[in-house]
Amino acid sequence: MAATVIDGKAFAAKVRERVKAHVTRLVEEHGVMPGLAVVLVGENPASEVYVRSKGKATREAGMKSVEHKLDAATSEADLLALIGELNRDETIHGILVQLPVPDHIDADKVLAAIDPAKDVDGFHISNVGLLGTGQKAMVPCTPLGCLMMLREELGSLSGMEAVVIGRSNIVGKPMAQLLLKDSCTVTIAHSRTRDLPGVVRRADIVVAAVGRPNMVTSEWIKPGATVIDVGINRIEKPEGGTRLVGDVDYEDVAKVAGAITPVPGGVGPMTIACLLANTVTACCRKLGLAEPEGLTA
Ligand SMILES: NC(=O)C1=CN([C@@H]2O[C@H](COP(=O)(O)OP(=O)(O)OC[C@H]3O[C@@H](n4cnc5c(N)ncnc54)[C@H](OP(=O)(O)O)[C@@H]3O)[C@@H](O)[C@H]2O)C=CC1
Ligand SMILES: Nc1nc(=O)c2c([nH]1)NC[C@@H]1CN(c3ccc(C(=O)N[C@@H](CCC(=O)O)C(=O)O)cc3)C=[N+]21
Repeated sequence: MAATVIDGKAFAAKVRERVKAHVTRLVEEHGVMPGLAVVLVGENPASEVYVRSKGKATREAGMKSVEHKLDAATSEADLLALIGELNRDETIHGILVQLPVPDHIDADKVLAAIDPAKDVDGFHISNVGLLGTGQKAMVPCTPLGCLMMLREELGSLSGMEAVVIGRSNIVGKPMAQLLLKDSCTVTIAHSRTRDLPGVVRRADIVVAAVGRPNMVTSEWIKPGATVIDVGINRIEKPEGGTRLVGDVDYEDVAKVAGAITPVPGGVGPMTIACLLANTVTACCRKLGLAEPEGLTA
């Protein structure tokens, strides 16, 4: 039996419709338009593509979008000053500093400077701590998007064996926290994991967030497992040019998995939809309104 394809692009469109409906309500009933500021330091062609698509999606949802493109040589002090301004700006509800930042800037210091209430990436240590202790937090967009797709596909995740490959602060660790919160039995694997294929074979849910093209193959997958591919890798095509592939060998794994997300068209579009969702959530929390339905974990 071939795997069900989890259509992240279509699901993201639904989430964005929900976002738009909440935005309309905020504007009409409260006179407030949610605003998102994205800060990009230096020239990185891939990042510029993401920043552009984030801005477009933000405007399409009826929200205010502000983009700050800073020179690669911008000092840490100038970046911190800009973040201070955005923290104080009443029209801005969400702030995202595109990572990575150039080497002369301390990313931890920058993330710590963002008002936790406006931290729509969920990277501020206070949001990390709130999530880790099961309290109301801003949840990182990529893991949140993965969780939404898993719940949609599987219903309750309670009792399931989940293996997350990758332990980064932006994907692997928060993903594991969310799965734990949904009562999965969670394993986090990484570059030092012994017998990675054997560990992954236990999983009902596999989330691959490594950055290695086509690493996960069908022999690693328990038949029927749900596979979420976070990886975004650009590789050379034999005939020239490049294409995007995930961390999962899609054609191969689709033969044994129960369900699988494609790359592109899987986790990526959900990440952007969740960024918009988090901006609306931040706006609702600031106004003291109820949590926006269908947008939070
Ligand atoms: N779709 C989306 O919206 C997003 C996609 N991404 C993509 O997801 C991928 C992961 O991103 P990110 O978490 O930032 O990456 P990092 O490089 O920060 O982390 C990668 C993780 O993979 C682990 N790893 C590396 N090699 C192996 C290996 N051979 N076996 C097992 N584990 C390994 C590393 O282990 P160790 O800690 O031991 O070094 C590390 O924990 C990338 O392709 C990135 O482009 C990222 C963010 C959003
Ligand atoms: N502070 C911060 N927050 C982030 O969330 C963040 C970041 N920095 N730095 C870089 C990574 C990467 N990331 C992606 C978002 C969308 C797609 C996406 O929409 N991808 C499309 C394909 C896009 C294409 O064709 O290039 C897809 O998978 O279908 C991919 C990757 C967010 N990141």
